[in-house]
Amino acid sequence: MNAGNQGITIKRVYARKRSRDILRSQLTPAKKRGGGPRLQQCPPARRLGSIMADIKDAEYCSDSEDLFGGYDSILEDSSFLAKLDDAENNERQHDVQSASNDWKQSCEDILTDSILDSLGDEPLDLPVSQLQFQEQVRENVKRSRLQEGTKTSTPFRNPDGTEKERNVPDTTQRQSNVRKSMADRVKRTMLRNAAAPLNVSRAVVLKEAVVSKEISVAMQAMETVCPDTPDLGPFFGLPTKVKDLMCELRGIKNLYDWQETCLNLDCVQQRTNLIYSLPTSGGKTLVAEILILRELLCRKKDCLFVLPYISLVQEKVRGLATFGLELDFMVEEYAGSKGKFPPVKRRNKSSLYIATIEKAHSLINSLIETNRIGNIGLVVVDELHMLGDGSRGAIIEMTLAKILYISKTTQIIGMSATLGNIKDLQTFLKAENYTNDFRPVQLKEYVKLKDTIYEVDPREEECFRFSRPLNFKYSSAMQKIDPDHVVALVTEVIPGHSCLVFCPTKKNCENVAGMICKYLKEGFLQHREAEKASLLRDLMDSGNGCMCPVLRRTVPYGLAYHHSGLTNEERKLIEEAYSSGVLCLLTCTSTLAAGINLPARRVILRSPYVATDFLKRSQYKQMVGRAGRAGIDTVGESILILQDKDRHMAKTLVCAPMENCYSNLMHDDERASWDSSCPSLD
Ligand SMILES: Nc1ncnc2c1ncn2[C@@H]1O[C@H](COP(=O)(O)OP(=O)(O)OP(=O)(O)O)[C@@H](O)[C@H]1O
Repeated sequence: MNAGNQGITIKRVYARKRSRDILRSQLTPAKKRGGGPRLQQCPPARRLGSIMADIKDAEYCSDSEDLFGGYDSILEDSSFLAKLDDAENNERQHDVQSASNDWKQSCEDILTDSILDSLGDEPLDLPVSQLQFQEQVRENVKRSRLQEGTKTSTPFRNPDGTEKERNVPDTTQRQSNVRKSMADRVKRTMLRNAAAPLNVSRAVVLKEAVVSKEISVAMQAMETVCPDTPDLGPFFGLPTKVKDLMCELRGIKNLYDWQETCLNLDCVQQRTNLIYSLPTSGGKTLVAEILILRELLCRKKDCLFVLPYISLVQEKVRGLATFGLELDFMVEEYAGSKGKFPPVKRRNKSSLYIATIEKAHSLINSLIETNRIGNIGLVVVDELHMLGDGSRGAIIEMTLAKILYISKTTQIIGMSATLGNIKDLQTFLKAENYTNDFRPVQLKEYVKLKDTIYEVDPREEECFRFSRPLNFKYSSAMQKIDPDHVVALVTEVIPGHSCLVFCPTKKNCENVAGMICKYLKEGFLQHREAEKASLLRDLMDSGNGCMCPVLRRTVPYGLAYHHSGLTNEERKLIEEAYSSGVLCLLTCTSTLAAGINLPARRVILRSPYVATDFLKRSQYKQMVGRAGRAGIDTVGESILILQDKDRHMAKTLVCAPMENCYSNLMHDDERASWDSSCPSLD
């Protein structure tokens, strides 16, 4: 790393998000627009949390930064890490100096926390998903009471369990009483808590008793664990309810053989560190989730799950929220503006923090500062190969190094589909390794050169084996507009199957989507017409009556683009529509390559570039890995569109071994690895 003195700069991200009218651009949240605050303007004593919030802004990134390479140029700045340290030191000094001035505020803070603490797991601190669920439960209770004629009062439970009546304001009145005082909050919380038990049936109580019994058996088993008894309980040391939930919510009835083997490894049983590596879609996440649940439920420890992007964190929070509700642990989101430092102390529940790389670092810092790092029993890092990824990699490395150094009881698990030098990483993390080639759905890789499709075959001298000529009839005008035959390639699969087209830039995503629908037949308009109309209405609503003209044109044909210029709401609507088959094609940037579970029978790489940089092997693997997802597709194929000039480099891209990842912290030499010559953290 260069130890330059230059100020921290933010490489501005894709200044023109996309053409929208003025009203719309005013409505777009500031963080989604180009002109965010510059980090160099921060006062020196600014809190670390707010610095990390700025880093979060940089998570909305330009194409070249979407997934790979210099994702965040704040972090590319070589003096950034030193500045973080300075900021932390300054913050400590600032805290001391301002302690007396801030006593009043502090008292209020302490009061707030103490009130919340005394309430146990205060519902207002619950993640949104759980709040929504509770809101729904309360609504049901209220509705059933209204039906029973109790329209002006709400029954409460006395300590002896009998009900008493208490007048509460009606809904409209309550809405008009804006939530202002702490007293109101406490009252509301008590109202909710009082109402909640009414909804619990005897069957649910019994079920919960069975779960807690199973957990306590599993906990006992954990304590007496020995390598000869690898299976600790009904479901890898977890209650059968977890198995039922996996089946109910995910459709997973049995684990793959490799998953069982991995969960039964000695190092897993003995909670030492582990790196495991399998191809994309191999089912890695499920293993991590089982280990997380074991830590939360059986060891009653908190867990941290680190994922590279906000969208992935949100997807994971959604996916695990029901597990949290059913199994009684907290799922806490640390991404974008979400997340509290240090996290709220939970009296009776363990917490699963799901965090982006930057938020995970701040979280660990705050836990170290408050002497609570020992509460973290397990840290899981998805996409571990990102350790070698410039300054974001440096942040993962710092986070893990701190945990390794300070909390010997915290287990670290890293997973990746694209790790080259696993041995070096093992040295760094003092970890065991498990590797397997399993992929539940076969993936066939092709390249397209001129009008011929070749299959990728590393055994061939040229790496490519002739497969078939591409079938298309283009007019000369169309040939000019679509010289790479993207329309011909996508119409081989859509609308019956789904297709992802990775494009080098955001602008290109929008152009390609527009270009494809220009040449689609009218018949495409009729496919799931009503649902597409409803999607258009939802998109319009999400933009307060305004809508991106490109989406307006492409959605009726079942097409949309997907890049970081979309608002959260738009992204969610488009992802859902694509998952359910209402949309059959997404043109996207590399953001979509990192693990989001969207179906694609065919993945097309519009070119072997991200912006102007030639793809790395790991990038290529992540992109093509979106094709043929387990449980969604039965086969998958990828087609890389090549120009003659790129043919030679493409051979390395598709056939070479995976790149190594190197430390970004240890030496000035950029290619420093974690070999045995590295200083030990012991
Ligand atoms: N044992 C299983 N049986 C059936 N489906 C499974 C099983 N394990 C995982 N899956 C499903 O396979 C799909 C891919 O799994 P998962 O996301 O865990 O893979 P991954 O290896 O983490 O992929 P990536 O590296 O692309 O993120 C998911 O839909 C998941 O629900």
